Amino acid sequence: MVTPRVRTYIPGLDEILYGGIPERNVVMVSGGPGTGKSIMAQQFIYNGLIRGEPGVYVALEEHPSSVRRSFRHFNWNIDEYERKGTFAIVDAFTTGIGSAAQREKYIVKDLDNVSELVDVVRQAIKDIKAKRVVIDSVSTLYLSKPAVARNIVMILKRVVSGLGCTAFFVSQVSVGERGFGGPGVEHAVDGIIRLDLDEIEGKLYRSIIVWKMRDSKISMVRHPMEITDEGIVVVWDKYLKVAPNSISIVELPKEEVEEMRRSLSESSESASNKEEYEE
Ligand SMILES: Nc1ncnc2c1ncn2[C@@H]1O[C@H](COP(=O)(O)OP(=O)(O)OP(=O)(O)O)[C@@H](O)[C@H]1O
Repeated sequence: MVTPRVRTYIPGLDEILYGGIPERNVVMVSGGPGTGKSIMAQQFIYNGLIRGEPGVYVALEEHPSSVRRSFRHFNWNIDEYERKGTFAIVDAFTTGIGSAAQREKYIVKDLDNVSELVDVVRQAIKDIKAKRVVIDSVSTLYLSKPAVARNIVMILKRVVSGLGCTAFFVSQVSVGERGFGGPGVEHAVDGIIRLDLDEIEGKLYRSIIVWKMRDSKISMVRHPMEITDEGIVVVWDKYLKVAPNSISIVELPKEEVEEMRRSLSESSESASNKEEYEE
């Protein structure tokens, strides 16, 4: 059976996923500071909006106004979609203090109360009829309580995926950390995309690797990645060879490039199957 896919339309990313993200998958976008996680998540949402797929962005790390500014930085004009009601930001940052209380429609008042967060997110998804969801960052919810991390991720996954959405859960890790956000969490999500910055001889190199993606073939190499004025671009037909003191960018074998290209053109885009299996 062909798995219905949600295309990210992030240049190069659908290729290394052999056609896109399987519908309803919850994908952890993990990486250190400044690796491009939020940009990737915003690009995923915006690329859906302009193609008629409504989206919800849950802001836990930044003020909703900063989130809007970050979208605008790339000329991703979310204002019209907010006005039309196909895009919403869930404010899980201000706790309703200050001007946000008047301006924001979806506010989480008690950030230690996961059920309140889940209720607000569920409401936003239903109102907006969202197909894409971003939680930025999910790790904020359990930084000081790792024992409940898996549980929190499972609860959010059940709601988001159960309501028919495909999601990016942003996970912050420290510089040099090998993992993606903790053992329980890494197994709970359907996919893991890891973004990296490596310093080699005084120069920083961006790269991306897909660690896992349920129901999908994945590229098994680390690809170079760029952040441009138009957002993220994955160099899908090349890979990065990183040794302790050197780095080189190598062409992928022709057959692999061809297979990725073919898989993308043959992949079936997600049908607008909004059957709910949450409640
Ligand atoms: N137009 C641009 N061209 C090139 N690079 C850019 C551009 N705009 C932003 N960047 C780079 O993107 C990086 C920030 O990306 P982003 O905010 O997505 O990181 P992040 O992984 O979410 O980081 P953190 O976890 O620290 O919030 C910055 O280091 C910045 O230099």
